[in-house]
Amino acid sequence: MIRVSDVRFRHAAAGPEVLRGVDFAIAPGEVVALLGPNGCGKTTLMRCVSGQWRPTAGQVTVAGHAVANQPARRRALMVASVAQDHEMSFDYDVFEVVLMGRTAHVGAFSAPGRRDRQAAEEALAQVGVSALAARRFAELSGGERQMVMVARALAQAAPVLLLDEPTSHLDLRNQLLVLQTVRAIAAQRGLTVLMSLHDPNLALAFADRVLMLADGGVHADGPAPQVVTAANLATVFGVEAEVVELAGRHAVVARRAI
Ligand SMILES: Nc1ncnc2c1ncn2[C@@H]1O[C@H](COP(=O)(O)OP(=O)(O)OP(=O)(O)O)[C@@H](O)[C@H]1O
Repeated sequence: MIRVSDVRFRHAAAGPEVLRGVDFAIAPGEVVALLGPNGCGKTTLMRCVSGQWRPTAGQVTVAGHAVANQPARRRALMVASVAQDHEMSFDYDVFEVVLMGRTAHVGAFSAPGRRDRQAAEEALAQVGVSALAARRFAELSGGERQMVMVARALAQAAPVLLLDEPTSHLDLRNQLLVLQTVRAIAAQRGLTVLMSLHDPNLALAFADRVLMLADGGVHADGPAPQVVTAANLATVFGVEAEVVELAGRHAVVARRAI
């Protein structure tokens, strides 16, 4: 489980405080969406949760251990992240990229074994991109890369999965495919999932809970339909919208920017 305790963050000592006392916990098996306007600090928060950035104050723990204090290998066994952009400095094929997700499981002087290759194959199959395995990663489309990076994070088999805008390059079917796969695997393996999203409808459809960030803090935190409301969309996003209920599901109909 993730525990974020009164986290504060500034990018530069003299700069503005981007996160100003963010506090929440996520239980195993829970899928939480992080919603908030551009520049509100979603990526910054994800990087603090992954341990990549150390909060200016407060702390993040995973299963009781502070992530920022862990060596990279141990952190990779605790948290798997999919970042927003997927540049690779070398020319790897897709299978190699997914196999890299297993690095923390492989001994310092060993090569990936049969179990690692099997985990990589399974992850590619789960995300539905086995057919890409032999392609050069650099030649893939943005959406294909995103699917491969989700497979790599699943192959990593960490108890916490962080996804920063996992649907941003994806077509409609692949948006649904990635999020339904993440949900199913979270339930199956009891993963703790935090994902930033831009589309409140995807949050309503796939998240158990929504954290809405505004002004460096948590503006609202609760079950998706209680957080994705017309009032919060107006206050936090400056959008006039209606939230309708159709066949037991909620959907946002955005009318205009206020
Ligand atoms: N490396 C950096 N150095 C200085 N400021 C930064 C850096 N990265 C982000 N910021 C600033 O921190 C604030 C939060 O940025 P962040 O990327 O966390 O927002 P976000 O909510 O993920 O935005 P978006 O939805 O546009 O991706 C912004 O004002 C941004 O300009």
